[in-house]
Amino acid sequence: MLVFEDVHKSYGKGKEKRVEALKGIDFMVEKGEIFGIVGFSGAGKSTLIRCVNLLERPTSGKVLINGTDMLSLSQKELRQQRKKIGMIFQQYNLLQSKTIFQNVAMPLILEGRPKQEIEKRVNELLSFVGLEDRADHYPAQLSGGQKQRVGIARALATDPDILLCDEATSALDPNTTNAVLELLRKVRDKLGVTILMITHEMNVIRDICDKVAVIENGMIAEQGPVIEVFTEPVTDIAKSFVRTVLNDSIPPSVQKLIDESSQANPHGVYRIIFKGASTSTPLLSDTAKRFSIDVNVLHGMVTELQGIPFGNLLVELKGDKEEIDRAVAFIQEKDAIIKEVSEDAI
Ligand SMILES: Nc1ncnc2c1ncn2[C@@H]1O[C@H](COP(=O)(O)OP(=O)(O)OP(=O)(O)O)[C@@H](O)[C@H]1O
Repeated sequence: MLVFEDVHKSYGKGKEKRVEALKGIDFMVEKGEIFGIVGFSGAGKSTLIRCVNLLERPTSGKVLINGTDMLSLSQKELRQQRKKIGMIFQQYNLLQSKTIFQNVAMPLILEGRPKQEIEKRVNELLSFVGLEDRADHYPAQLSGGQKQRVGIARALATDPDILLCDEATSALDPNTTNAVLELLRKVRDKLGVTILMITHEMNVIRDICDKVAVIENGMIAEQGPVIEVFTEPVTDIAKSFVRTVLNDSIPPSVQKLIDESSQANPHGVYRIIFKGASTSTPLLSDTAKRFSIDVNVLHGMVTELQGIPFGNLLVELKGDKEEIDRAVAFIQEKDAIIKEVSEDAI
């Protein structure tokens, strides 16, 4: 388990030079969880992830790993702890003059492990990441996705409890990103490794993370299970990140209808957000049958988040105001979110 308690980090000294990169960060990552931290450039993501293994030392606060306070460790103890924390990077950080085998073997060589043990372990790792046939190649002979696989194999060499991913897929195309995310999921599922990732890409959060924290200006603006933050983002920054992947903008044709219907009937157009069980029930047809209203689906999509069905629909409800109000209450009872559409409906 990884815990940050009120972590601050400042760079530079003196009023003018001092930059407060982290301003009191609190979060907890449970064992076996994939936790994502998303934020724009300069928000403090790199600083935060580097504070986990003390590549950056927090100015104050606590970093606890399985109950151990990282800031209280001696240099020797810290070296031991760091073996339990693997890290992968956006630019892979492979040694260009070494083969793939030698790159993956490096952490074990530095630990002075016996040659035979290293050979066995590296072959296992290369097979785990699907690169057993590339052992004798050099990094320059591999694609970006393959290089990141090597990075993952190397990070796993010392059998870590935690894997830190620093923008691990930001340099990759969408297909390669998916393959690398799939591999990271396998690292969690098969090896039980806890994963902390920082990214500026909300699709990465959607596709792989269990929980997310949105960081802005050195502070966590919002955090929670991915399904909750995606379905009910509270802060403007979380809303803007969610919008980058769940396009809930209203198409012009529907906007025209909203404008027209809001003059004639102020209770006309609604956004319904379904999640979990409410998607599997025929909620809209039930509503139309129970109440004397017409339900007209205008726009939307149904997808899956973390294996949980999720829908975001714009619907027009036509009928008496009282009947519409009752239908809205009925939909709310069914564990769906329904809001009248204004400019900002999510
Ligand atoms: N070594 C440093 N010395 C001084 N200021 C720094 C240092 N590293 C980061 N900063 C500052 O701290 C703030 C947070 O930077 P950080 O790199 O952690 O953000 P980030 O979210 O990772 O951004 P990016 O995605 O662009 O890397 C920024 O204002 C940055 O300029």
